[in-house]
Amino acid sequence: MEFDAIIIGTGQAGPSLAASLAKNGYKVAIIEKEHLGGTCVNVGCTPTKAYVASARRAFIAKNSADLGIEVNGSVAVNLKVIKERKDKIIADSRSGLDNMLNTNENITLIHGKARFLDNYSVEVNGKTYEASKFYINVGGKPRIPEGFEGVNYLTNESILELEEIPEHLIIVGGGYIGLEFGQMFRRFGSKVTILDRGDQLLKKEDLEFGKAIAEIFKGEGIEVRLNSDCINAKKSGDQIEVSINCKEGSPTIKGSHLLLAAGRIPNTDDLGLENTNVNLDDRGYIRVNDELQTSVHHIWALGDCNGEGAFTHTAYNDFQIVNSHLFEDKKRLLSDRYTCYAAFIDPPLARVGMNASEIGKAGIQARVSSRPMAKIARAKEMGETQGMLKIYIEESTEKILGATFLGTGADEYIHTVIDQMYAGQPYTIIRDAVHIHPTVSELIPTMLEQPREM
Ligand SMILES: Cc1cc2nc3c(=O)[nH]c(=O)nc-3n(C[C@H](O)[C@H](O)[C@H](O)COP(=O)(O)OP(=O)(O)OC[C@H]3O[C@@H](n4cnc5c(N)ncnc54)[C@H](O)[C@@H]3O)c2cc1C
Ligand SMILES: NC(=O)c1ccc[n+]([C@@H]2O[C@H](COP(=O)([O-])OP(=O)(O)OC[C@H]3O[C@@H](n4cnc5c(N)ncnc54)[C@H](O)[C@@H]3O)[C@@H](O)[C@H]2O)c1
Repeated sequence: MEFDAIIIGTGQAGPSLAASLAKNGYKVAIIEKEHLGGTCVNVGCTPTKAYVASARRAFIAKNSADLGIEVNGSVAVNLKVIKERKDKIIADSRSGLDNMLNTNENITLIHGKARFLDNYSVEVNGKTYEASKFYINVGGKPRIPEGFEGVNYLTNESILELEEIPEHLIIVGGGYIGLEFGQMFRRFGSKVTILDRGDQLLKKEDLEFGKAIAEIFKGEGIEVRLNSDCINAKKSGDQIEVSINCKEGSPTIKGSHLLLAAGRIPNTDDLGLENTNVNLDDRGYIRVNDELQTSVHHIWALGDCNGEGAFTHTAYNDFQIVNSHLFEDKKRLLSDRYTCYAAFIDPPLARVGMNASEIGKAGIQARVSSRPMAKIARAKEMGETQGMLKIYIEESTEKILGATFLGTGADEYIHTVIDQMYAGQPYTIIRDAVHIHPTVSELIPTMLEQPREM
């Protein structure tokens, strides 16, 4: 065989795996059809969190009079500069990866789109490459609902190329992407309308969190329309008109720009997998076992394309799982991973493990500890009292089942709970820990003093 291993995609798992395989003497090819670094680096986490930071600065500049800070004169948002800063951060990341992949004598970087010809070969730019092992790390792309093809819609990719702030941004989808872009562009100065067909924002969270976020967004002047199924869109002069199936509100809405944030689908539809024995599920995700091996013993699938996580940290952990079975103690397994993530709205929502509705559905006897941010000294001092913290504890084991935190800094102190869950210890360990004053996390031991019935 020409290569010991071929990796398809340079997202969050591929490059680290290439480096590890190469270090262990494998001859590796890594194939990328677009930009090195994949979604997170180019059109996902990195650019959006850079924009979120600019949006927060704008918001603080405009909204600090209650803390005694007055801005005399207007606060201007320069999207061109914001974009240039983002482009620079991305370029630095890409060039680091380029350097890493191009200077390793055991790694061959191939630019082009890979397609499987059979279980042992792929074709790129008309050339065939063979290997004894394959690692698929192809990620995903935005789902474009039918009915929107005829208009000049934006996705998470094209919206990051804008240099002028949209006058009125309509967003289809109230998930992570819709909310992060919605709040950010509102803070940049756009009028923003978020439409979702469901009855709450962030449908995977408990209703009370969806409701709290809707209130926070409305407070910033964002229009949130729920139970609003967006059917199609058409051009109307220089505007875009979206038709909505809804019981309340107008059945049409016009705006200057339309962002489709209606979910993501895996990049498995044009990978030639029909020429292999790799099994997909009915949504196109590659089926994998606990070690991320597909139905073909020498092909593995990592990251968003296996449907087992949709985050950078889960894609990277997929690399760690595969690497553990290749070169380490073989102890890492997919089933050992707790779901955890944050929506980087302001205040952020952070989540680990189960929430109340999942615990209810599973019939687990549990108790809950909770605290509104308004009762936390540090939040009051900061003038950022929106949100609440909730931790769920299994009655029989006293172990933490999960937590949802909505509040300033929640994306950081959720790790107190995450680490405790991985330690496999009862909640009483955090309850009896001494945390630093004044922090939000100092209230986590206090709130755990008296868990109550759910
Ligand atoms: C707007 C947005 C914001 C996000 N924010 C966060 C966040 O804050 N935190 C977080 O954890 N996650 C976030 N995510 C999710 C995160 O970006 C993804 O989960 C992560 O990038 C998945 O990594 P991956 O390795 O599976 O694939 P990707 O990063 O998508 O990489 C796959 C690569 O494979 C390449 N490829 C695909 N098909 C082929 C082919 N046939 N041949 C060759 N190359 C191919 C692609 O070009 C791409 O470069 C965000 C996503 C979006 C869209
Ligand atoms: N902070 C983060 O970690 C982060 C940030 C952004 C994206 N992501 C990743 O990207 C993925 C996709 O995010 P997303 O927000 O696009 O998807 P999502 O599935 O989270 O939300 C899509 C929303 O669109 C709604 N919707 C779909 N079609 C509709 C229609 N025709 N009319 C009205 N509403 C409609 C759905 O009801 C749903 O609430 C996430 O799963 C996540 O993994 C992560």
